[in-house]
Amino acid sequence: MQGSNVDVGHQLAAAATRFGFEIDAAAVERVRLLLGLWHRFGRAFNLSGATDEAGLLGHVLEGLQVVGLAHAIGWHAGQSWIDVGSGAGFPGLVVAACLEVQVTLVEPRERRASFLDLAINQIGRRDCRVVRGHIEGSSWRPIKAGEIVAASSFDWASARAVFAPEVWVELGKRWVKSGGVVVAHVRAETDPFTGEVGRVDDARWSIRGVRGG
Ligand SMILES: C[S@@+](CC[C@H](N)C(=O)[O-])C[C@H]1O[C@@H](n2cnc3c(N)ncnc32)[C@H](O)[C@@H]1O
Repeated sequence: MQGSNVDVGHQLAAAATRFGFEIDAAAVERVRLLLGLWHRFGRAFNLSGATDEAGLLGHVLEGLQVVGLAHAIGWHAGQSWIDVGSGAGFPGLVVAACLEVQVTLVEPRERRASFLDLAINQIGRRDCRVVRGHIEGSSWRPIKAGEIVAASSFDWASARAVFAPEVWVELGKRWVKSGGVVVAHVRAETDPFTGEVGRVDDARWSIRGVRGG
């Protein structure tokens, strides 16, 4: 992983260009750090099937599509973003690496949540946070008492591979403020959602932005 860092930098830059934005050097450095962490700790933290370089890079590039969508629709520093069911950090950690938005990563499984804490610290994004619990409809069910996640309070909401996309789009609307954007990962041939305001396509995945009430 370390030996291919230069090449990874080029791949990230090329993908970002394809998805309509320019990735800055700090973001590239953060993603490189994350790749090292996923590679090193993937198995120990039971993160996901992909711990090989190509598999991880595929997840990262899908995360960059999400970042591209945020650029296309319009984001600004300090906005709030919830990533539900972050798992190993897709797309939440990639968003935290690339955008100066305050990301809340929601993950009920302790080992995965511990990894997310470690990763957020390592990339120097202490303004982001990891919460342990479940999102159910517009309810938040914490595992540790005292952690609060409020519905209708986020500018952006993402969830990859947690709910069926059409379920997530409706559920996500409950978590964004009026005018906030729900991000959905679907196949390219999927019809537009009602309220869709942007999309970023790649060969496999189409990332859609749907405006909440
Ligand atoms: C298939 S994994 C996907 C992880 C990551 N988003 C990705 O794409 O690699 C689903 C994750 O969502 C979490 N999860 C499942 N149901 C959830 C819920 N109701 N609220 C929050 N997280 C949930 C699981 O613990 C798991 O880590």
